[in-house]
Amino acid sequence: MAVLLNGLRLVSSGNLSLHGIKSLQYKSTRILCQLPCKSSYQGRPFSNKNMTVELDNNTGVAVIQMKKPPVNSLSLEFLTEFAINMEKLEMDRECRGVVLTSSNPKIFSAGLDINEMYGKTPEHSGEFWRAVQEMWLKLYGSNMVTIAAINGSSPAGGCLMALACDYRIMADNPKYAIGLNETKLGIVAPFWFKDSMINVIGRRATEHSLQLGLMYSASNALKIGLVDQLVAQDKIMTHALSVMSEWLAIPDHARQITKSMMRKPTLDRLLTNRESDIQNFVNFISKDSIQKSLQLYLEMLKQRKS
Ligand SMILES: CCCCCCCCCC/C=C\CC(=O)SCCNC(=O)CCNC(=O)[C@H](O)C(C)(C)COP(=O)(O)OP(=O)(O)OC[C@H]1O[C@@H](n2cnc3c(N)ncnc32)[C@H](O)[C@@H]1OP(=O)(O)O
Repeated sequence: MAVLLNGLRLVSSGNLSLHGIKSLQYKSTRILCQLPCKSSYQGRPFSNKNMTVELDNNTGVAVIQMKKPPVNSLSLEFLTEFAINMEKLEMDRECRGVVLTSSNPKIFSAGLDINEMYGKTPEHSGEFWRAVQEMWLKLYGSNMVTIAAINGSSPAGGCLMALACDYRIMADNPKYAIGLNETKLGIVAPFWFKDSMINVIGRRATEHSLQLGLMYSASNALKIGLVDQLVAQDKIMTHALSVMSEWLAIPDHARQITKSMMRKPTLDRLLTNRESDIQNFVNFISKDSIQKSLQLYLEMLKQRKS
């Protein structure tokens, strides 16, 4: 529910924090800031080991720029930091939208850090998988508008992050690829990866894509609807911010309730099966045959370089 008070718009975000944390929070946003603001930019950067987060008080838009060398692989540490930052932004009354991007001009994210899945104890694997779940729950279940500015390649877990956003803009470069390529590594995308993709590109295209572990060039990703728009690399952030302002022109409460209506069943499915999903992951990843596949894949990645 939104009410006007002294030039401030108080927007109830209700209980749309969709993953178990029932938050009734009020976000105050100067109405003028739905339009381009003339006042000076007041960025507030915080937390910066694996990413920088900068919130523009004038627009209510935060930019999360992933910056974990060399390829933004999603390690346990990265995922934990990401979830904390999302939580902080979610609770910040001034933040209404997030643009997710990368400081690496060629790679959005290389997906899950394979080293976290290879040669680890079951306890570590379980902790890691819970962090992967948490990243997705925070992003897919966010009340904020989320836009992925995909300024480089984005396989597997990187593609999942983009799929969890509300809108995807990819740099128009034939060298960049995006997709859920898990089967190529001999592993299986879990049901909530699959659901995320179905919700974006539909069932038939997802089945084709997942079985073959397809990676799509930027133009093919646009054709199948895996991304919404292609934009020149140097325009991607400006464009993402301009799309964001269109989304933020919609009253928060109406957009958030609509988002919840669309996403809640998918979120609930993981929330209901969270522990068994972790157990499945640990059992699967501990198999000798899967460890062998991951070992070969890691070696292949290293050899590719030399
Ligand atoms: C019954 C059902 C039960 C359910 C069971 C669940 C099973 C698990 C499901 C797991 C789900 C998701 C999995 C993933 O996300 S796995 C990760 C998939 N990612 C990839 O395949 C990407 C691999 N990387 C690349 O293709 C390329 O590296 C790149 C990203 C395109 C970048 O290319 P580049 O030429 O710029 O850089 P490159 O020289 O290749 O790499 C630089 C160094 O980075 C290392 N590296 C790359 N990717 C990863 C990664 N994902 N994890 C860890 N390390 C990575 C690479 O080895 C190089 O290292 P070094 O410099 O040689 O030491």
